[in-house]
Amino acid sequence: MTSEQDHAPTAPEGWAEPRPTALLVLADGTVLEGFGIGATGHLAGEVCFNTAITGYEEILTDPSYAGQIITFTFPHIGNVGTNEEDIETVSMASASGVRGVVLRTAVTDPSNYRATRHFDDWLKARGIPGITGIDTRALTALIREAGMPNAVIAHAPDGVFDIETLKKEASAWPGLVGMDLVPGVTSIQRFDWDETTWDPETGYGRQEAPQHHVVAIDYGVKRNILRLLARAGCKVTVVPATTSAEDILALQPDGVFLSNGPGDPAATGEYAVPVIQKVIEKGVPTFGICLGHQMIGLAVGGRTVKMHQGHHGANHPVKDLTTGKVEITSMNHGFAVDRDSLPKNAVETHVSLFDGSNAGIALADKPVFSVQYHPEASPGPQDSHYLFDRFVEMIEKHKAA
Ligand SMILES: NC(=O)CC[C@H](N)C(=O)O
Repeated sequence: MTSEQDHAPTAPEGWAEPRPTALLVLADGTVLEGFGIGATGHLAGEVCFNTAITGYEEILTDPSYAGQIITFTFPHIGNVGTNEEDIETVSMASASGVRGVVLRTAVTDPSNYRATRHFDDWLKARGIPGITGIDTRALTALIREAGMPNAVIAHAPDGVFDIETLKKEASAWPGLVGMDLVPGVTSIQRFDWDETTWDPETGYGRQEAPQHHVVAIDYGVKRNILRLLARAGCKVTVVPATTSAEDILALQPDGVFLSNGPGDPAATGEYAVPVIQKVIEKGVPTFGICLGHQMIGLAVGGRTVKMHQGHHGANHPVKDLTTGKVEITSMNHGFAVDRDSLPKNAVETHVSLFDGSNAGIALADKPVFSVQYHPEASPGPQDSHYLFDRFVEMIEKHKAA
């Protein structure tokens, strides 16, 4: 581990005061100055804010964030370092989806028994540039007012920037609408998820031989989803996003799972929807999370829309309309299913209590359901783990019939 000194914002030689070594340049020309951490160079993306106060390592390795620069509203990020376990990416292809990280305070040396690496080194290794010293409250207020801006994040240790070029790049970046980012994060080949180690404390791992075979279509799947499917008693085969319906059905799945993932669902839907329609048509029990939820919405003929500020955090209340219960959920999405576009057989099952947007649907005539939020959490509360059991119950019912 390197010393605090190596990671502190320092003035380049010959300068009396610390000068900016990183910039966040918004598409409207606004330039925010700060101190660089992580990888050097610059990347363009959409800036969103995440309100979670824990779990930065899981957030930054969630492939759904491809194409996005994350500003954390919680000021102290990185102070417990990083480890090899809290990583949500499954395939190497998705190792660095996120485009940048924006923070309030400087990153301190890690203070945690699990830490194996300084956050700054970890960001460098993953190719993620970062900026500290930003007034993230002001930036969040701006996003709340104006929506999620496109931007370029730039880190140059010598403090030399070509600001006009960065401004041009920020305004020229086309934005997430219409972008299919799944090819950059999906696994390149089929594999079986093997979760054999049972941890009685967390309940993760597989205790008994799996009872059901689930094929998970990987649009950028998070590791904890696969772990929870395994815990619920499923053998999981993960398949690339472009796998055909014929190849999926040839695996004789008891259930099909549609994963989370980055980018505009409508763009990914162009090739994913026909596959999903065939799976639904066959009557295979199907469960979707986040992008997977949006895919089901599109597959039944609904529409997805871009949100103003999106939902990114770990304290979002959702009401399960089937039970009347409220659960506190983890969320990460910038698009949403337009409930008014859904056909009659798609019944709304969950709704966000923050803004009333759709948070879940189930089909009345097929064993299919999905949620917009993240029942696997990672990070976040575990209120919604029951949905994995609901999926398995659906599979069992279907098998029995
Ligand atoms: N976490 C996800 O699956 C995100 C889905 C989609 N990319 C969105 O932003 O809405």
